[in-house]
Amino acid sequence: MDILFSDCTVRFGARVALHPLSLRLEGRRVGVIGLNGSGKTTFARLINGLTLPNEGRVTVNGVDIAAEPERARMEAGFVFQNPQNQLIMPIVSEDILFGLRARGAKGAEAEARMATTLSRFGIEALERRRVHELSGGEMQLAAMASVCALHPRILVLDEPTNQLDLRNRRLVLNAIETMDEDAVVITHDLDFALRLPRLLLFHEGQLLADGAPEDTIALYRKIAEC
Ligand SMILES: Nc1ncnc2c1ncn2[C@@H]1O[C@H](COP(=O)(O)OP(=O)(O)OP(=O)(O)O)[C@@H](O)[C@H]1O
Repeated sequence: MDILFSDCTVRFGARVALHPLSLRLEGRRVGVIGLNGSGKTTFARLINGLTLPNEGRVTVNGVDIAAEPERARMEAGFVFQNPQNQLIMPIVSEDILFGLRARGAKGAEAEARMATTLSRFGIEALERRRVHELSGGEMQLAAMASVCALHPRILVLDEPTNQLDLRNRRLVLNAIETMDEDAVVITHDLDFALRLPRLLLFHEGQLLADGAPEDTIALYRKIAEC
């Protein structure tokens, strides 16, 4: 990935959610931690233009998110914190095909891409299942598959193991660790964060640490105890 934030500020009314940020993200995996409300989701949403900066510029693999939002979304797919907000069709296969058709894939090609993606995530059995009947882990995997079927080069995941039990957590983390796409992962799961090569810490809308996970987590623990 090559994601460049140049002097980006995000405000919601008078509230500054992200103070001026200049940062380059490269490599395969980057993690993001911080207290609730520290700006993690705001930061992540900038990566595929779900949120636009009030000032500054974001480019994703060279694509400016404000100037070319459609292309930016093809570079980076976003998996929401709550997969129920993401899976909009009633059946898993319909949701995946809906996204594929919106991107111009037709008939057998769309079906083949769906089958490959379901198999990649080991969830072929979910193809005809009703979304609202899925378990939390199944829903998370279906949401990831739905985004990955569109072949983004980067996946942005917002707390993908939130509310999952140990077994589903392992399934989802295994999928994240083995997938070909680059990933930016927001997480409160410090055991997982420790396994990432680079970890960012946000606090009150500011990037406070950016480096080895051991160092970032040590600072996070200090902040959390204050
Ligand atoms: N659409 C919005 N309108 C107004 N304020 C917002 C909006 N989105 C976020 N905020 C505010 O911006 C700040 C950062 O929120 P953000 O969702 O980025 O935090 P977060 O670190 O992802 O939190 P959490 O861990 O709870 O998901 C918070 O104070 C939040 O209330």
